[in-house]
Amino acid sequence: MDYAIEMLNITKEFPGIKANDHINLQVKQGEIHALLGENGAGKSTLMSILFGLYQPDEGIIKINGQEVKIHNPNDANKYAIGMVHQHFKLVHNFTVLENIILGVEDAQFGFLKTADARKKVMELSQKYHLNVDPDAYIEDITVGMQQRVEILKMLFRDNDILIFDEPTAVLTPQEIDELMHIMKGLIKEGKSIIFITHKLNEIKAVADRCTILRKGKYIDTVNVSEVSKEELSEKMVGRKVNFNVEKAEPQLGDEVLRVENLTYHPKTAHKDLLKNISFHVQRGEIVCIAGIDGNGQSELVYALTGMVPIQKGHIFLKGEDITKASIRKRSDMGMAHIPEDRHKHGLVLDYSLAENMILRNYDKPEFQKHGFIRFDKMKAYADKLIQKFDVRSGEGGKSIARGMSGGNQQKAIIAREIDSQSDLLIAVQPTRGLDVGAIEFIHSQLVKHRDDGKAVLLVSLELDEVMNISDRILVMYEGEIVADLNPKDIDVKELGLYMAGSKRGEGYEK
Ligand SMILES: Nc1ncnc2c1ncn2[C@@H]1O[C@H](COP(=O)(O)OP(=O)(O)OP(=O)(O)O)[C@@H](O)[C@H]1O
Repeated sequence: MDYAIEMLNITKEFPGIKANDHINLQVKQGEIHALLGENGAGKSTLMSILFGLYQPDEGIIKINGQEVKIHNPNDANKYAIGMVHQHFKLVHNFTVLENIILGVEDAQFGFLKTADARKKVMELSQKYHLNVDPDAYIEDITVGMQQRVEILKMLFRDNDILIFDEPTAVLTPQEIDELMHIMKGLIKEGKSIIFITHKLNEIKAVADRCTILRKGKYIDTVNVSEVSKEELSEKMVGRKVNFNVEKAEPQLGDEVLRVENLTYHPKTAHKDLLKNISFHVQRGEIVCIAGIDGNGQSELVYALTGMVPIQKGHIFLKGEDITKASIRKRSDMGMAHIPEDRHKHGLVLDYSLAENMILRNYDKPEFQKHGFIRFDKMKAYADKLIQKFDVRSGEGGKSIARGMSGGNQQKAIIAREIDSQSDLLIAVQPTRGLDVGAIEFIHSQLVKHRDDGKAVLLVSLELDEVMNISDRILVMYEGEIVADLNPKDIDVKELGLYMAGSKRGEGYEK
């Protein structure tokens, strides 16, 4: 039979690593084909080759049985291949419509024909139930909506082969359900989808077949309905993965973080984004902030870590008032932070991995003498963390952060922050974009941090993670904490009710 896409024997080498080593991928027309593999297994590289961003060293690509050469994304577009990238490619101060027609306006519509483009966009939006507002600015719409704009961009260009590179990593559970629905609608119309995800539930929910890669090599292609999640993860990681987090009862110690009546109202907002928030975290516990995205979790973390000034209230770290302290002071006093946006706040992308590993403490005598970095110490420290946290990249500490796979960038930040042995670790979505093996490891590290007598404040949108790993759950709704719960007393359904604002807990700190 003819496949919509065939990538045969694809090989691509980067300095120090064979990212793709004779890989085969065959996608049938009208199927959702999942691409599964550990962080750094070579999935994004393979897709970048299909999309014309990289040229393979070896191997061929066939479309509907015909061999083709794809030199750049314009070529890919010519062959009706579109891609939604892991990190979206949108112009933030342009409208939705402007973003969709960017790059095709001259060829097809020209300046005066925007009305035609608008009509086509609205028709597509309706047909696939995308519900976008063409005149909204990208900076004003949610991440989920931005992704729909990316999907519309592909549909607008009449693409038939749609690549989704980890599309759910940045979405809320509800948005994920909606995306799955949209994807099923797309294949009904005859499109073919390549779907990269680390979430096995999603593969089971929508994919027809799945190709598995490990360390740059092709492992297998399976019919999804014939394999279990456990079998999939074993093929991917090469060993059995334990999905349950094992942890003993918490041994509570002194209070590390105390927040009193915190209120935050940025100049640009019409209302308080944080309203009178009070809570505390003690040594020996993992406290999780749960909530639907956009209910003030990000703002709370910005306030705690010193990234925004607050109007009212106090923050105490180990008893000392740090409300007005600088970020550096907070860090030096024992606050670690795994940020939500790894590119913006977690890494300097053009620095090497080793330089990124010492961002917290390059100014300390351990790594600096008379104002000069002690490169030997930096290298030794980075090597230690790379090994301990299994951070994979072509050239070890010398690799530039920008060239590393998304999951390995995340592991690098986690390594740096956990290894700082800070009294308070604020971890925002720490396992976003990680494979199941890495998630298992990171969860065990967070529990170890707690068992070492540190305090952990975890912010997560993943309900399984919240239920599995936390000792206490604070639910945020519209900028307030509406409940303080013990995960043993509730189930996911009840937690969902608190998160949706239809229930309030008694006895939480006011
Ligand atoms: N431009 C580049 N320069 C150097 N090395 C690169 C480049 N792009 C990818 N690599 C390396 O190739 C390997 C495969 O990376 P790739 O991004 O394809 O993995 P992935 O399977 O998509 O991982 P993840 O799940 O973490 O996104 C990694 O070790 C990465 O460091």
